[in-house]
Order: sequence, then C-alpha cells, then structure tokens
Amino acid sequence: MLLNFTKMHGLGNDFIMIDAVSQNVFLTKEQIKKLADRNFGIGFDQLLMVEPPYDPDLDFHYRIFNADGSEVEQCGNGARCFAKFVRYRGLTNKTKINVSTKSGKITLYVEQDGQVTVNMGIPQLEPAKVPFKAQKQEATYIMLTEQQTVFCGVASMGNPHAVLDVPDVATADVHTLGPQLETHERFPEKANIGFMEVLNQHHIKLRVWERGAGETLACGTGACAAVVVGQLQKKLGQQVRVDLPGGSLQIRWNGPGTPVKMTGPAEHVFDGQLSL
Ligand SMILES: N[C@H](CCC[C@H](N)C(=O)O)C(=O)O
Repeated sequence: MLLNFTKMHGLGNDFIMIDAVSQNVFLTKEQIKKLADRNFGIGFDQLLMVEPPYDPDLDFHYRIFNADGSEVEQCGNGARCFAKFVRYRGLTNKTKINVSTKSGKITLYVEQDGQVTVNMGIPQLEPAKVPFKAQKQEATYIMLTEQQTVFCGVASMGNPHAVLDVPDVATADVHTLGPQLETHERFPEKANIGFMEVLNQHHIKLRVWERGAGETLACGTGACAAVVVGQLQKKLGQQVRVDLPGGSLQIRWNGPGTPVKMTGPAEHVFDGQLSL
C-alpha cells in the first residue's frame, strides 16, 4: 500500500503530515516509532494525522503522535503546519479553520504573510488538571533527590507542561533535568519541560525537553505554557516574544480564564510516498 505524506516544520520542530481524509490510513504505534527514526525511517518529532471532522461545526479533526508513538492532546507548531497543509492539499481554501484535537476545539487563522495565528484555548492552571500531584498549594515544586529541589510552574495547554526559570538557557541542564522531570512520578501523564530565561517582560528565551520526543528546536505549546507561568510569576507582560533555538514565536495572553494566542511560521519541506 502506498501512502502519501508531507514533511513540514514549525521553527525546526518537524512533522510528517498525513491526509487521512482522502486516504485510508491505519498506523500501529510500532510503525509510527519506526517512521520517526531519523536513520531507519523518515524522521520527525511528531506525526499529524488529518481526519474528517467529528462535529458538523468543524472543518477537520487531527491526531498527534510523538516520535515514541504516544498519542497526545495538542501540538502548537503542528497546528500551524496543519493549517498550511490542508490548504496545500486542497482539502480547504478557508483562512479561518475550526478543528478538534484530543484536547478539544481550536481555531486557526492563515495570515496574509503566510504566518498562522492559533487560538490555543484557555490554559488549565489547577495542578490536578495539568495533571501534576502538588504537595503544597503555595509552592509548586518537585523534590528530585534529597540534595536537589527543582522549583517550577505548571500549566496545561491541553498537554502537560512544567516551566523552570533559568539564568541562561545555553547552559541549562536540559538533557539531565529534562528526562528526569518528564517521567517524574508527580506527573501521572508525564510532562513537557520548559527552561525559560526571562530577558524582560516582553521577551524570553526558551528550550523545551518534549514528552515523547526529547529536546526539539521549538515547542509551540511550550512557548504558550512558559508565557502563562511567567505572567503568573509577575515576570511577563501580555505580549511576549519567545526565542527558541529554531526561531521566534509571538505569544499573547490576557490572564487566567482567557485563551492564549500564538503566531508563527509553518514551512513545507517535501512530499513523499511510503510503501507500507
Ligand atoms: N511533545 C508534546 C506534543 C508536541 C508538542 C510540541 N511539538 C508543540 O509544538 O506544541 C507532548 O507530548 O505533549
């Protein structure tokens, strides 16, 4: 069976996009993991499967799978690539697209300049809804070992995030602390771990160790979660430029109970065919 796919990226966070509207597709977790492999497969951080809508008010549904084959609730860079992909494939000519994912409904806007703005919905701030097993309400922290206590903020953008403040992202211990916190028992669904350097109230640098994918060049939901946590810590304003290793996103949030808006690019790389 031949399967058409498209390789895309959002600031270097790279995806395989699969049109499961005009193709009949079923991939096992093992097949996804193999396709994700950058030596034995195509290579990607996440695979997005675009399906017909579950709800007549929506245009599409899409499913998100990490490189480890796990299916997840939301993907910010993937959302922008989704919007460009469905227009590129001729599945729609809309510039305002309503879609559902495992975490719910979001609305995307393809701008004149080719960038995409996504209404990422209202972040969940209650630890139990992230989910995170908080031990004390006044401080969200995680005891890693007897010697080391790591302090962080937590938020859900549909998917779970922890955000640590660091003095310098370049020297942050992303590849040690990232996997330790990703799989820490206090995160029953695991978590994406952001390392945030606040430059000023409208500008941060961020690196993200992603659940199920490791450190990526950019993480859209991670950028949203970092701005949310930074605002709650009174360190950030309502409009923030987030510089990730792969490039910059514009994030806007007006505070608890309001949605997070994200604007950034989404690029087509190549089309391919898979024989399964
Ligand atoms: N690794 C994430 C999914 C992809 C998120 C990221 N690529 C983004 O742009 O938001 C998770 O397991 O929740």
